This record gives sequence, C-alpha cells and structure tokens, in this order.
Amino acid sequence: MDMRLPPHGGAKLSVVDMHTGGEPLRIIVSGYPEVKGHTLLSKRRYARQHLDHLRRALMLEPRGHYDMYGALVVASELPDAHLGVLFMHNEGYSTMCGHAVIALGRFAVDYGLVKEPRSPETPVNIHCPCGLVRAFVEYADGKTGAVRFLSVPAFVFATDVTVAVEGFGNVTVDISYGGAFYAIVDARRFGLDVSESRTRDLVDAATAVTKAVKLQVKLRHPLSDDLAFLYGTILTDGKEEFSSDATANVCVFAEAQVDRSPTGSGVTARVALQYRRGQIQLKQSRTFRSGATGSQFTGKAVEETTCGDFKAVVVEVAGAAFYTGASCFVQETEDRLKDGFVLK
Ligand SMILES: O=C(O)[C@H]1NCC[C@@H]1O
Repeated sequence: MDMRLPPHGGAKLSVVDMHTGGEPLRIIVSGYPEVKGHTLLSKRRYARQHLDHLRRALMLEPRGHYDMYGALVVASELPDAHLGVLFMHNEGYSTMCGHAVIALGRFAVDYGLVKEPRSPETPVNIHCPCGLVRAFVEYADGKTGAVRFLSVPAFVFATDVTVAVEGFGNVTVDISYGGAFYAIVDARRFGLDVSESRTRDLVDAATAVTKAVKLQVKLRHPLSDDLAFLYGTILTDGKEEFSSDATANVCVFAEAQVDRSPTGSGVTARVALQYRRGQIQLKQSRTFRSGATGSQFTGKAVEETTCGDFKAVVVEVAGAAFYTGASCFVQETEDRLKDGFVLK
C-alpha cells in the first residue's frame, strides 16, 4: 500500500524517532519555520514565544504523549559545533538533555551532519542551550553504535538545603547542576523505593520537592539567567559511595514528566555531587540505573574545572540509543485538536 498522506493540505512535519534507555527522542527534521535569533539561547526564547504551537503539536496527544521528548536541530553560532539543538518536552524547552545527546550523536553521523565519520569513534560537537557538549560515537564498518559525551562543567550549587515540602514536612536536598539544575534526594525519605514503588507515588513526592525548591531557593548560574531554573527532582536509592554496583534513580522533570532513562544530565549532576563529597574519584566510572526501566548509563568525573565562581568537574556519560521509526505528521486546518492536547 502507498503510505503517502492524502493530498488534503495542512502543515506537514517530519520526524525521526529514537529512544535512549527507553526515553523517547523525536528529532524534527523538516516542517519548522526559521527559528530566529543570533545565539542558541535567543533561538530558545524565540521558539518559546513564537513557535510553541508546534512543540505542543509534536509532543502532546494525539501525535505524542504526556512523557514525549523532542529535539529541533538548528544552526549554531559556535564555530566548533556540528549542530545546534533545542530540546522540548511536555511543558517547554530544557537546557540540557543527555539522553538526547546520545541519540543525536548517532543521528548526526547517520544523517550526514558530520561529513567524515571516523573509526573507532566519530566526534560530534552538539551545541545545547547550556553550552557545547562533545559527543563521541562508536563507528565501525559504516555503522554507528554506543555514544559517550563530555558535558558542560557540572557543579554543586548547594548541599543540605532544607525546604518545607507540602505533605512531607521538612526535607533536606542537594542541588546540583549538570547542564540543568536538579534537587537530589534519597527516595527512602518518603518511604519509597525508586525501583519498586508505584511511578505515581514517586512522581508525587518528586513534584512536591520541585515545587518547594522553586518557591524557597533562588538559583543562580554564572553564565546566563536563562539557565538559572530548577528543571526537576531526582530521587535516588541513596547509594552514593563508590561501588561497582549500579546506583538507581528516577528523574521527574518539567511538568511531572518521568524520564525512562537514567537521565544524562542527572547523572552528570549526581557525579558532580558525589565528587564534591569525596564519594567518587576522578576517572572512577559508576553505573547509573533507571528505576523506571532498568536501563543503564555510566558516568565519571574526568577533570576538575570551574564554572564562573563555582568549582566544577567535567563529567563523561555513556549510553546507547536506537531508532524506532520515522513519520510525517500533518495538521489539517479543520482539526480542532490539531495543536495537541494533554490528558493527565
Ligand atoms: O537525559 C537527560 O538528561 C534528559 N532526559 C529527560 C530529562 C533530561 O533532559
């Protein structure tokens, strides 16, 4: 059967779908108008102000779902970057996304965004809103494989911050930055287990923490105010001391969205925190497991550095992504629900 759409008109958007450790990534390859702005951060602001109907159409139902994640490839102003990217989710636009970087690394090589692939690894420089992220894509016999990336400098913003959390009383959290800011707290504080508890209970606890931190703690990023917001809360199994066993976590970000993967930017933030506490040494690799799906990333601190006035580390995260399909979506003018909707 001919799979083309009927010639009834309407705006068309083409995507390539992948997943990394179970977390979806919808890469938008055509159909978007020009995203204006001289810098990636100004393009992010432009997309939020002028093109948000397209994010909703592609992330939400009926084309997406509550936990869909997307990436729009755009031009970067950085001479070293092979591509720039804007990340999107159920509520808006994030500043960093490790699972997306892993998928985009493969995508960039497979779709010719990098001109001369090299074995055993092809470098792919991806300009994310938080800065330049250097990915390395396994490449052999014309095939792409696993991906590792060196993220932007990661730093601990504050440790042992006590906030009043609705329904849970006073809760002490750490706040760490891995391209996005996270509150990090042991799930056992809420009587929960990140691998065994019901997702709904984990989401409720994490969302209450996020709400409290947003209201009670003022974040600051030395490079840009656009980066200074709390992206979500990571509930952990509390196994912070270095071990060859995996440590599990669940990340609840944006509008109560649940990451199926171990969260690349979350792993980065957790490694920065563990390094700061002396629980992990430079170049010591740890395995991080998603409490949601059991999928794994590895993470290690590779170098000390700074980010403005913060002591920071460069963290390397590694994982694997897979293709799931390619689609051409249409928005028919008469469709009342063409711009997407959410059903909670
Ligand atoms: O892997 C990550 O970093 C992302 N996954 C969804 C939420 C984060 O942006």
